[in-house]
Amino acid sequence: MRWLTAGESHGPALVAVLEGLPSGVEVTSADIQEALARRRLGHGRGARQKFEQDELEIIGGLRHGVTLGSPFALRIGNSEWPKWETVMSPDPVPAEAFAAADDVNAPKEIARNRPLTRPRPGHADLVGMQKYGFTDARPVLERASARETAARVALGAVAAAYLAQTAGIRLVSHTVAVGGAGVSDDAPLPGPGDVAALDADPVRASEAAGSAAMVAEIDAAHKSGDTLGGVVEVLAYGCPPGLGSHVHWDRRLDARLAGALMGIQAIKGVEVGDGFRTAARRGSEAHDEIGRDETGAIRRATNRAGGTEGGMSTGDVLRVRAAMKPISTVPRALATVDVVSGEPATAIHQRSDVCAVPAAGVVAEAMVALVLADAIAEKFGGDSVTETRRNVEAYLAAIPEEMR
Ligand SMILES: Cc1cc2nc3c(=O)[nH]c(=O)nc-3n(C[C@H](O)[C@H](O)[C@H](O)COP(=O)(O)O)c2cc1C
Ligand SMILES: C=C(O[C@@H]1CC(C(=O)O)=C[C@@H](OP(=O)(O)O)[C@H]1O)C(=O)O
Repeated sequence: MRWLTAGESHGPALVAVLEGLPSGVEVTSADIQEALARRRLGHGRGARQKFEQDELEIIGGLRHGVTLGSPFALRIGNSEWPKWETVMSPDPVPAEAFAAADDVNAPKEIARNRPLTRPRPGHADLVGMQKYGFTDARPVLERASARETAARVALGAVAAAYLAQTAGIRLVSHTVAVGGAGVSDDAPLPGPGDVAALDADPVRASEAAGSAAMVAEIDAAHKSGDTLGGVVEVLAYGCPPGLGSHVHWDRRLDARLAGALMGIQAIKGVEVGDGFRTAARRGSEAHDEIGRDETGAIRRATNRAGGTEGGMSTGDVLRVRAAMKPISTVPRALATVDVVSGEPATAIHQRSDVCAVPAAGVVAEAMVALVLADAIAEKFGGDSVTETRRNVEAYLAAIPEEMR
């Protein structure tokens, strides 16, 4: 499977294409809209989430709620586009539109046409200007913005439907920590039945006390003009053993998951299973011993590895975490330099999220869905859901019963 996204944050729309889906996946616009709505959740998000709408249109690959086997293509229109038609116009615009923006008293709609010459620390602005040859950060920040994650979440919803219908895989994402607050280490893992409750929680946490502490942390950061990052976890239930492979580095499932999670804006660390915590343990406390359960089946007694060994899914719950840095646009503006005047300056701040960790969990879930969908398609093939499902069942049936 292959997927691509395009579109700028304040452009007319985002577009996304997913190629390699079989026919027969049942999915509707409503399923994708629901996923897009989940990405807007979370205490601490900024004003833009309230006034901007994700206008979904499915362009190809789906007929009467069932995929056709052709590339799945969609468009997410930006309801705010009329305000940005000049500054983001694909075609040249008259020079007067920009000259009027030089007036320090220009109204907001005209002022937004000004070049952005003060790169914001923690964003792609400065290095993007150096690399692509701009003295205006606009062409860089428009694509670097995490607005693009809407396109990935939309494709992730299609991938999740494919996973559920071919292999019975179910995904869950939740927030583990925001700043210094979080759920307790021994909190039980949320399951597929907990998704509605997680989405109803202000930070998408599984534990009331941890949730309240994270909300308080966000409120305190907001009050002091600051921002926060945190940690999210994605769980996949029902993975068959053997997705990915030990035979080559780029076929390892853990490597593919890590790359996909690190590809989310602001993600700076990834853990598979107990990850960094395992590094501090002795081997006798780090690995998952193998024995027989009460039915005689061969099982691991624990799941510290997080559902992969040797770069392959083990059949246990897949568990990955991603660490997000604090939002880069800090209201208590950070120092920068105006690249045109050469003078010290403070970075522009109009508005921004205080914390987008709960939303990042939904994005991480979409990326895990896409990686697993690719791994299922690679292992089981199939041009229709029926064929893929038959291949999954035949593979599982061929594993000796006690090892299944
Ligand atoms: C869901 C989500 C929402 C985000 N919202 C904002 C935001 O409102 N303001 C901001 O400055 N950064 C926001 N970011 C983070 C920036 O896009 C990111 O820090 C920036 O691209 C630089 O990070 P990088 O060095 O990892 O690319 C958000 C990230 C995600 C995943
Ligand atoms: C629009 C979205 O997120 C945006 C991601 C983002 C950034 O810098 O990454 C900055 C903010 O946009 P702006 O700078 O225009 O206020 C967020 O609102 C979205 O997630 O839909």
